[in-house]
Amino acid sequence: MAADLTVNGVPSPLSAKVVGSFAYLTIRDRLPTILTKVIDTIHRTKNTFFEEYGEEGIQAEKQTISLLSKLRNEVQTDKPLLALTDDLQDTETWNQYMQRHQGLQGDQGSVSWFKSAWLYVECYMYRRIQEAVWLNPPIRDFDVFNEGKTQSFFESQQAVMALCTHLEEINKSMEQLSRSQLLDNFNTLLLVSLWGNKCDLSISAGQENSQKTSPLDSLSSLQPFILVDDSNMVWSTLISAQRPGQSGVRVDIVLDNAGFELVSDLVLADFLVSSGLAREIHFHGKSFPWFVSDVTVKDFHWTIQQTMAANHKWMSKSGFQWKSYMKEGVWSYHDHPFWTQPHEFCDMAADASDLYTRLQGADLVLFKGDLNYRKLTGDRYWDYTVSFDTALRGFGPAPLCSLRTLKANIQVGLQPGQGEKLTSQDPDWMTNGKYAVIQFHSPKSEQ
Ligand SMILES: O=P(O)(O)OC[C@H]1O[C@](O)(CO)[C@@H](O)[C@@H]1O
Ligand SMILES: [Mn+2]
Repeated sequence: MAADLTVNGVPSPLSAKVVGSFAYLTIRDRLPTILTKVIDTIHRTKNTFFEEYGEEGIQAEKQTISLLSKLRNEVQTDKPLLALTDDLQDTETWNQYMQRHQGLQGDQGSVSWFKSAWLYVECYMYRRIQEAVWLNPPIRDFDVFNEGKTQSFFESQQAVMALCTHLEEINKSMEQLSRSQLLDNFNTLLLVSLWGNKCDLSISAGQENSQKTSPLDSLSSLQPFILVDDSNMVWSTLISAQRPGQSGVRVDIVLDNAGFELVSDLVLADFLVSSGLAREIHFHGKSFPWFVSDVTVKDFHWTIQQTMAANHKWMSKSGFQWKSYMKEGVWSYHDHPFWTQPHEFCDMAADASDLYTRLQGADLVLFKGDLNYRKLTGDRYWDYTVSFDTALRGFGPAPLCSLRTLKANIQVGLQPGQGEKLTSQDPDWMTNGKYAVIQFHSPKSEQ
């Protein structure tokens, strides 16, 4: 992939200024579609707002829709990005970030939708949705994406049941498993969590996109679509981090989407604990509705609750187990404003040092999904063969692994010729969600 500009060896960020690029099509088509759906959702909830808040609820609905329609117009006409006007804890950070980008753009005009970094402006859109809702207190806590997320969970019921049944079978025979059987089970559940990332609602602009069949049946046929597979390094990291006399290590999972993907992450986390490989799991989620389907604290607890309430023996057993892991503190949920900011992760140590320090306490950090991959690599025009380590630009609080299906045109760490071959076979390979990577980095391997 050709970088249009490289400064000190670092290519420029992807941007919608490249007409016809995926970033361009996202800003031109997908973001306005997402905004239209949000407006429609708020409109359809009007009666509920009225029942709960009376006339004030109706006013809030009107005001929010008017702010969002204005936002859609700003996107479509490539207006300059505006400073945020609310009083949330991250408002100042966002406004400073805008100044920073303005500085980087120099005399090339204002920071705007089609001219600036795609990662930045796309994140900014979700923060503006949050602003629009927040500025209207009666409906402040309304999650404009909730409907889609719950629907996607219910549509994947068969797959969830199959997965929980599989988990029960493993847990039943856990004591008798040999090391290699343990490894096989680990690999299977890692793959389910990887492919669970196909089920996001942002790439489809909110169209349903759930897991309908058993996720376990398709794993071997999906194997050729894994472009980089570092799963053996993930396993050896887990094994070598074990300490005598201590049961297991700490694994952090930086979550992505609610629905089937979240269940696949919870099942992996359950296995890590019940096998004794991990003693503690820290989940990291978003503090407000983000990229259509990302997990918020409400989604997290709701999913556990729904799993418990299921009319299926092994599904509900799993739900109860997860609830007790949470209660005992074996599992914990954390959010941090940094996850809903536009920064590339190489900025984390400087811009969110508390979060960086927290991640340093993990023995392994799993980053789920495409957006996390974009942030890990800075969403830049790297050549395909640049190493993952190089693209991380010093980010490495702990050994880490990205589990990602490809939905944005950024990819590093490929073999020479691999990217070109894929382009000739399947021109949309970077964005059609058919391919995946398991990419590992350890800060130790750099010393
Ligand atoms: O849920 P995921 O895997 O992060 O995917 C979301 C992706 O979809 C997109 O919206 C596609 O443009 C990306 O911005 C984002 O990277
Ligand atoms: Mn997502």
